[in-house]
Amino acid sequence: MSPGAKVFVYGAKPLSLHNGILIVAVQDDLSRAQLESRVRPALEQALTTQAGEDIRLVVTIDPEVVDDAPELFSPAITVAEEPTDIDKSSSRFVDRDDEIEEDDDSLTPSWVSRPAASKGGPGPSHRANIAEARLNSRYQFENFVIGSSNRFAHAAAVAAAEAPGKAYNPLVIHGDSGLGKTHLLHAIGHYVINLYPSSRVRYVSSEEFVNDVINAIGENRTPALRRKYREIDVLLVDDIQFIENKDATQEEFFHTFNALHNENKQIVMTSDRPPSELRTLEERLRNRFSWGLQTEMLPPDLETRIAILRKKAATEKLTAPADVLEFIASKVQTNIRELEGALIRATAFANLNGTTVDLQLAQIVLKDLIAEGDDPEITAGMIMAQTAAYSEYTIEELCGPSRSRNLVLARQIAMYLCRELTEMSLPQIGSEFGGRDHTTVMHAERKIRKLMAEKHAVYNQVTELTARIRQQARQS
Ligand SMILES: Nc1ncnc2c1ncn2[C@@H]1O[C@H](COP(=O)(O)OP(=O)(O)OP(=O)(O)O)[C@@H](O)[C@H]1O
Repeated sequence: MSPGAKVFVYGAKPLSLHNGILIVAVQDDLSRAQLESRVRPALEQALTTQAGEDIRLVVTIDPEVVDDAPELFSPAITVAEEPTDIDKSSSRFVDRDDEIEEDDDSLTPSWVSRPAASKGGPGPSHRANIAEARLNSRYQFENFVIGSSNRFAHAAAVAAAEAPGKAYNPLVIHGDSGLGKTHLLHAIGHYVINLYPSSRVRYVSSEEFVNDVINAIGENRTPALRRKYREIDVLLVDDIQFIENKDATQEEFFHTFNALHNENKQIVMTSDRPPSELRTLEERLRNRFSWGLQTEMLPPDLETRIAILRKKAATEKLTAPADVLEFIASKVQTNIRELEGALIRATAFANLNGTTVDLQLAQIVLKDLIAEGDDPEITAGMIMAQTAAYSEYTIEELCGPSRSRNLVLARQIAMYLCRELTEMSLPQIGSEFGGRDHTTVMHAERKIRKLMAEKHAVYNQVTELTARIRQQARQS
């Protein structure tokens, strides 16, 4: 390496080495350009030789990096671990044995661990922090399967969590629906709280942010709103594309962004598109989003899909042989949520029938669930219309306030199907069903998933409805 090149190495600070990606911060654009063009090949080769595995260098800018010491290769490099009213008894949705309450205590999502409710494990302040941050405990780095489609996004997420406000700020993770963006966002939050227990982390969906802004403006509470979003260390914003066309929200978000960024607080956002394609987003926001790093998540390859199913089966204690996992992975190619849904249906069916899943059973069960590639899009409207026709409730009732037990079951099945068959987010589904909270949709999803494995009637209703919805979609 030339002496000139060494100057740039000395100005660099390693942030993390994870999965073959070494993330290094430099002070400015010039240093980054030099490091990337002049030093990268030699450095990558030297590191690869030393580490015995392929090491790729990623350079990020951090104006705070102290340009005084040859810190590269110092022990500061951290290696992350792999990381009731009218009851229509004529309804098909009769579920006498099961108490279904839409807003009972179980509505509080299980992942919002309340300090008093948890036993063992991390201390109360840690749990309180996770609840405060609104993090889903199922979404951690440990249960995120890494493949070529998400390797870089995962490494960037780990780096942002290890050095909040320093590695990439903001970090934007974009990609199609169901590819794991939300999972990574929550995983960042968990990891930050583990590493820095006193840090204030907050996960928010863009819809929630929009509602918060609208309510705050309507109720003259903007100062309180500002405090809420600015007194945090790591802000995780999901599905940022929803603030497109929302002027007041963009204005508020712009100021929140600036306030946090100025104080080196970490901002991580997800989007279904790269920010440059968020056409109606104000230029000044698009510009800021490009300050840090944008990383794309792609559909996983077959091997990764099989590994995801294996992990899912293990964590959810679902038993399915390898050929079934391979069959499902070969059929469901683009959306990981659909992939998981197929496994849940096959194992639920086997469970109900007191048998184990085999390939033949999986093929039969999944015939109607799996789209034929060129299937037309399924909408919430179709799901509601079919559910209404099948259940003998009206769409107004499905979206209305009544909580009669069978109506609640019908509503929950419709919500479950929206989650499984459409790309709508939890808040979007909640809003379609009469402006319900996203936690209600989350609860419905969990509830139906459980009931399908326990009750023939529910399994059959969901299966029959799915077939009808798919048929309507094909005809329209
Ligand atoms: N690499 C992965 N390893 C394990 N599970 C994964 C992986 N990627 C996605 N999943 C799982 O797939 C499901 C869908 O992922 P997630 O909700 O994060 O997608 P998304 O990209 O945020 O979608 P949307 O844009 O619709 O919100 C989740 O249950 C998540 O845990």
